[in-house]
Amino acid sequence: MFTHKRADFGQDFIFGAATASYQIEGGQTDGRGSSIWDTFSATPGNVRDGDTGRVACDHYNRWPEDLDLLADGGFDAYRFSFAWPRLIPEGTGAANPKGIDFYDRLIDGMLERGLKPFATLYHWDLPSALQDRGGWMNRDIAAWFADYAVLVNSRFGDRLAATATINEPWCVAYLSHMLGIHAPGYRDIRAAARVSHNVLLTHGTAIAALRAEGAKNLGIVCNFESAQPASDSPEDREAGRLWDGVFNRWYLDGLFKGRYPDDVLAQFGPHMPQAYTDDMAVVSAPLDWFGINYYSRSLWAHDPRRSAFPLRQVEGPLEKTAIGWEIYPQGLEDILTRISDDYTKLPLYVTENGMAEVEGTDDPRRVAYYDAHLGSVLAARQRGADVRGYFGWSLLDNFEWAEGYDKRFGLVHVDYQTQKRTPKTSYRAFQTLLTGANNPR
Ligand SMILES: OC[C@H]1NNC[C@@H](O)[C@@H]1O
Repeated sequence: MFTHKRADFGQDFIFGAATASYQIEGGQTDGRGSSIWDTFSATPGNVRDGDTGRVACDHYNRWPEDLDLLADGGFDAYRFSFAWPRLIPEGTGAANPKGIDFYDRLIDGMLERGLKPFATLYHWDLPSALQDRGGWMNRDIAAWFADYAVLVNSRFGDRLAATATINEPWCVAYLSHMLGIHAPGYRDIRAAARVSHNVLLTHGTAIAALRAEGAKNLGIVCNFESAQPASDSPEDREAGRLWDGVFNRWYLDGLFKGRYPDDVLAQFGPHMPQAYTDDMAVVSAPLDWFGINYYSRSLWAHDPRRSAFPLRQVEGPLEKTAIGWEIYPQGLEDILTRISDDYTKLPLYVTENGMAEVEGTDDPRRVAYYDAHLGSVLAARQRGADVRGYFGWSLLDNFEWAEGYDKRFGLVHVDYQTQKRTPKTSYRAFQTLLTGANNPR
């Protein structure tokens, strides 16, 4: 079990578990529109084993059981995401009554179980109809998303404990438009530059629209890596710093300083949208809280073969999880204190942290992984970071994007043939931490 006690975090600290719509819902029915992940995963070669989110964890039908798992585990909150195409099938225009009904019942189910609903408006399942109109490369997405955000707020806002606009803008932009690993699968520096700005413009535009509606407890969730040089050479040190700019500082500087870092702008060069600087006041709209997703560190070396972003990742020597990410808890303490010291004194939430295993392992290291990272949260709080909560990723084994169902992050095992849920050792560790008992269901 964990070495920490619930009291170590203070009585107001929130513990939760997190999921995302496309990764768990399935339920491609009842008026749900197509998303870019439906088309991306249907395209051979994009997802391991040809897996798709067509069924996933069947959460669309099994959500009461999943909420019971959260309540029985003693969690205070549930971080979930709305599926834009389930609520507005074409992305703009008419809402889907059955989609609204689903989230009405889901949110009421949380409240009935004493679970605080921590909502994310966008966790990557863009309506395909909007991709047809240019998707994130079209600056109009800011208005499309703001209208969607206002709809969500009008129907559910009074019951939400917190609302994040977007999950992991780096993944929406760079991973999906520069590296092509996620939907829509572009490998285009010009697309990446424009989406790297449009995703934050969209966030800020939605914040303004939600503020006009009187919405409260608004934030955004960004993912961070401890970006380090692969060697002490000046070139590698510069490579580590540049990746820190690409992954971390682009979003921190944009959101909290109203400007993008010069070293990354220099790499994007002429590909940035015209007059983007006019948008920076919107991009850096004041927030009520900030979400940090953290998993690992990465090592970088100079790569002179590349004309832009001249760097390449180097495999590190530390113990790794099943998805190949080094176990580096210090990085969580470092990023939390860096954000608190250099960027914002807003309330911070660790909105995702966890480790992957493969089928059949119930990886004994997972309890130690969580224990060490919870220790980093305590250390960051000791150093002055106002960390208010921690969400384990994920409640359930689920569709891990390009890795399909092969990589399992769940506190609860899912047998995808039977949809049977089985709490893992790490679930029991949280249950003991949060309830003081180990209550086998
Ligand atoms: O890779 C693990 C997780 N990382 N953050 C976003 C989630 O959707 C992923 O499953």
